[in-house]
Amino acid sequence: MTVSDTDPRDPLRSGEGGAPGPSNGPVAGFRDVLPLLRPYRVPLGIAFFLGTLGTAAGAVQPLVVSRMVDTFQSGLPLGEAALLVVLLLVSAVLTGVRELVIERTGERFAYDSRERLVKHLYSLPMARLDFRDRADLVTRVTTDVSETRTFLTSGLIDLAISTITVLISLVMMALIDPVLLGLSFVAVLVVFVVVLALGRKTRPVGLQMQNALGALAESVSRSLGSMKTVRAARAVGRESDKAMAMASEVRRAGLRAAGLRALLQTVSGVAVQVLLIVIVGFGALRVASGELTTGELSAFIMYLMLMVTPIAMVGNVVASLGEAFGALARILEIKSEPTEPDIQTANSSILAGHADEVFRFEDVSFRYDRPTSSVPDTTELTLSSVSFSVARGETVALVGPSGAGKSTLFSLLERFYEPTDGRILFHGQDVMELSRDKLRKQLAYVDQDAVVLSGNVRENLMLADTEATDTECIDALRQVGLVQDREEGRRYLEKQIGEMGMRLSGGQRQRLAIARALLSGNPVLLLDEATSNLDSRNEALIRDALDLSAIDRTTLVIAHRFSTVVSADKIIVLDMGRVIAQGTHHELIQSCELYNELAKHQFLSGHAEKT
Ligand SMILES: Nc1ncnc2c1ncn2[C@@H]1O[C@H](COP(=O)(O)OP(=O)(O)OP(=O)(O)O)[C@@H](O)[C@H]1O
Repeated sequence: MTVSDTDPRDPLRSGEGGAPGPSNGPVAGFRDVLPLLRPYRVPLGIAFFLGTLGTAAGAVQPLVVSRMVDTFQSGLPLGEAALLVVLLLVSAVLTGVRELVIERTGERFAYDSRERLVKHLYSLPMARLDFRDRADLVTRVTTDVSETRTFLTSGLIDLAISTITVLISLVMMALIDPVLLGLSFVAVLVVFVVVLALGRKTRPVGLQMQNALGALAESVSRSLGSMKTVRAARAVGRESDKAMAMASEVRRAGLRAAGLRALLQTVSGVAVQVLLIVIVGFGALRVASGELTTGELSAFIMYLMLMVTPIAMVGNVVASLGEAFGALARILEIKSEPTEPDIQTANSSILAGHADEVFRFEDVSFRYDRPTSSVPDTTELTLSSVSFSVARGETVALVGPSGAGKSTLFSLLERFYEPTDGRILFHGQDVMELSRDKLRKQLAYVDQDAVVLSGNVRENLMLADTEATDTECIDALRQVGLVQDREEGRRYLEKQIGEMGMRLSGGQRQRLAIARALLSGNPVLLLDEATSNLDSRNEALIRDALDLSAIDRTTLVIAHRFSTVVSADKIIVLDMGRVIAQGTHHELIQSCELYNELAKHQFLSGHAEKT
């Protein structure tokens, strides 16, 4: 089981699996917030406590000022002035420490959220990732977490402290003049109700905004990822228009959010001003009639002012609620997707019992299901009742027309997907009962696209074996003909290869991917058209390297080169997801019409004619 699957401490864990909601799905709310904040309750509690102390220190200040005003006639109020300075200093220090605690907690929250989200994303089943856009997922890990962090830490504490400040001010004002307070209370209540009502409207707009941002990232990354194709197809204008359409969507949602925010801030600002004017006017009347002293009115007004900032703050926090809850909903949506279940049981070790048979496919059928669908999928099977076996040390070639299901077979071997029916045995054990990690430790896989990662050559090689020394890396590079000697090898290891290996030729990328597989030393090699871009000299070199590298090595190769196919111990012919024949080249030439056709047209025809 993966960490995020089971970890009860995971605050972003929501629900137990189930289908993911659509990205415009339910908006998150306060009910989702408490479990998220539970792990940070101590520092947040401290921040709240410090904030309350700071508020209390601030709340005493109007009383001191009131005494100063009323005792001015009888002499200089030096004692009160000194007390005021001390109170100012105390509130300043408390505010500073509180901010530090909040910000540090915020960073911890963001880090923890990202860690859990990244782990969760990395363990989602391939079938689910196939339906997700990568750039949108990246936005969830970056921008959405930042939005959530700001609101859930500083925003909420500010909200709580603002409420306390308002309450303390109200109490102090009640002590000074309950009549004036009654008036203030009604006015403040009206402001709160209006602000909260407007705030609710911002939530769906916030979700729209975050989704539009995700779609924009998706569109830009799509074009940047295939810029050569886009330019060659003279589609730069169209692609940038598409990106700009997404940017307009962001702008539309942003404008709607801005409108609501402006309305909120205006309403709260105007309400506060009206409140002040009414209270000052009414208070002046009460001083004139002798029911209040000037000092008391000063204190009352100061308490009112003390309330103004928090009320405005509440307006701001409520205005940012929409975006924060929108971002949170997008994070929770991913977290609600079940991760790839894995097995860590005692019997998950690879048994060496069936020494001679490495793989056996028993009536394996497979369909690429739509992951969110709850109704049975009616799409065609990609593989149907596939059965074959591979013995230790054998080289088995998979051949067949494009789309026959050859790469899909490799994906099942790697357990990227699970068979819909039938079993795949590895050394006699059902792969479903093996830990993916242990199974993959036995396999060295070279993808059809010879995937290499941005970074340098060394990083790419060490992806397979983190302990590999430079000498081992250089040996692997020499085996595939990428370098001739150690000196060149040392320089080559530092070479930056660009995103997706853009700074390498197609053949160099393939050789690097094969070098990585060789370096891993894993006993079963899965090569998916891994030498298609190589010239015949380099292809022969790689064939020798593969032959030499391990006598016991079992190789499954999806091949279209005649030389690779003809020398295989066994050839499996696939057509439309079915195994239609298997045998050696000479057997198949006699017995399989499709194989004959492939040999004529698909394999290198020059060689084919020599047979
Ligand atoms: N991730 C996927 N999701 C849905 N369908 C897929 C996915 N990958 C492949 N397919 C479909 O499965 C079928 C078999 O694809 P596969 O890549 O296994 O064929 P192949 O024999 O390796 O073809 P080629 O020689 O062209 O690489 C194709 O119809 C393809 O469209």
